[in-house]
Amino acid sequence: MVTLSLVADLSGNYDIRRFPAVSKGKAGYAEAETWAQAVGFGFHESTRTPEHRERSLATYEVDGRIFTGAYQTGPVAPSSLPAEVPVATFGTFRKTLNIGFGRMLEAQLVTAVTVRTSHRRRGLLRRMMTEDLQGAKDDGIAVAALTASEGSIYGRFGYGVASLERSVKVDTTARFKLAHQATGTIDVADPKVLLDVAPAVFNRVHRNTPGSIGRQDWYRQLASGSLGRDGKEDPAIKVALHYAADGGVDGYVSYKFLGWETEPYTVEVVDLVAATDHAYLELWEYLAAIDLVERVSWNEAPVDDPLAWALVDPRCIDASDSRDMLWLRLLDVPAALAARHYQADGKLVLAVGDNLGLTGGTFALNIDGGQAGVERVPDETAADLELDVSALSSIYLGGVCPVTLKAAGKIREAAQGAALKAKQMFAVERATHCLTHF
Ligand SMILES: CC(=O)SCCNC(=O)CCNC(=O)[C@H](O)C(C)(C)COP(=O)(O)OP(=O)(O)OC[C@H]1O[C@@H](n2cnc3c(N)ncnc32)[C@H](O)[C@@H]1OP(=O)(O)O
Repeated sequence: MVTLSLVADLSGNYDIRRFPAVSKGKAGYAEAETWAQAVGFGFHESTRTPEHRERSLATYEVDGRIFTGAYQTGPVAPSSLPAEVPVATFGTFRKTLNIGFGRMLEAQLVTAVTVRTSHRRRGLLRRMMTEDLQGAKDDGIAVAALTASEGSIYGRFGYGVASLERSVKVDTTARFKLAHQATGTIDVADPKVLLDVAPAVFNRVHRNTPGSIGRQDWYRQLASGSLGRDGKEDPAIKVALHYAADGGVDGYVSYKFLGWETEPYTVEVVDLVAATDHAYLELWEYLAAIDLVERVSWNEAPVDDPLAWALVDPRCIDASDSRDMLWLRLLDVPAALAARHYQADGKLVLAVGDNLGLTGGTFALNIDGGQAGVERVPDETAADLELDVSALSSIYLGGVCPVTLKAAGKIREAAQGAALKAKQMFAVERATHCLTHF
């Protein structure tokens, strides 16, 4: 790590600029392209080719992304990158978040956060984040979300882990047997059909799955092999579709064989999206049936996975790596609480801390017939639970247990049993899982 004395000290002043992502041929393309290059640098990517930049920016435009960049206003170090290259980047776009029982809330999605090494630890991330969260709140957005490169950065801004995922390696030799009676059928398709089919199937999953975030345009391109992570077509992609009994497609898997050098011979799942429980298990049966392959790996598998329970031998799944996935940040506690449906009636008074001053306070949550009434009450009111907004954000989607957060010291239980009551109230109809990385 470099110390501050070794980095250019010409850059104490920055101009923060925001502009929309645009595709080639539109005004502002050069600025957007330079911004995207800076993001690549921040994540240690090789310099993207002009074609890769063009294709990425076309998908970002579809998403309606807003790019924020920090630009040096003072003198730039001689022969260093010019002032039009941002020293810091911060991207946002808006998609719906499934908050349980099919209810949707628009979310501010934060992505592409980078600060050039020579300008780090001068408060640029803090400045961009606090300004952006305030702006989103002013627009009436009640939650922000991100997926994090490191676990230690975002808690200080009020984000809490709200969903988990894990990497699995599944033994698909003769040992793989499911206690499941197939109801649909599967067939192989030209990967390009996913350009149309994938969004329709995903939207069904999105409506059914607490914690799901609407997908950016790139996903259908990735799943169909049209635009791989390296910016090129991916000819290795294969696709199978699942058909329900009525003949409609209700699931798909996009995958690739990792080559004869990888032993045991392995297929890697690129995207597995199933709108029904049957489709999910039957797509796994298909993957396990691929000849000459002994292992299927998937890096975005749910932690609470029906596959493990459907397998005659659950030890076919080797899953050592469970990790945080979606980080959530409530921006407007009363609006977010009122938007949810609740499984158990009751009353909880929550004293919520927020060191960014966006939405702290004491709130009385009254659930009657599953519907919430939320009222801000004086701070002196006796609270049942005292917690930071990051902890409330963690339990909001029902994917993290308040009793566990109490045990960890993240929630203080002033009224005995209140954490268990919160667990029952915030419960959702099925396991929280987010299939969208952004
Ligand atoms: C949503 C996403 O895009 S995730 C991707 C995040 N980006 C990366 O990991 C790329 C590589 N890293 C970077 O570009 C930078 O180091 C960043 C963006 C993580 C931090 O940017 P900086 O401008 O240096 O952060 P800034 O100076 O504003 O620091 C803000 C606070 O975060 C802390 N912080 C910054 N980076 C880290 C880190 N990697 N780990 C722990 N704490 C950190 C600082 O100590 C500071 O704490 P404080 O204000 O509570 O005292």
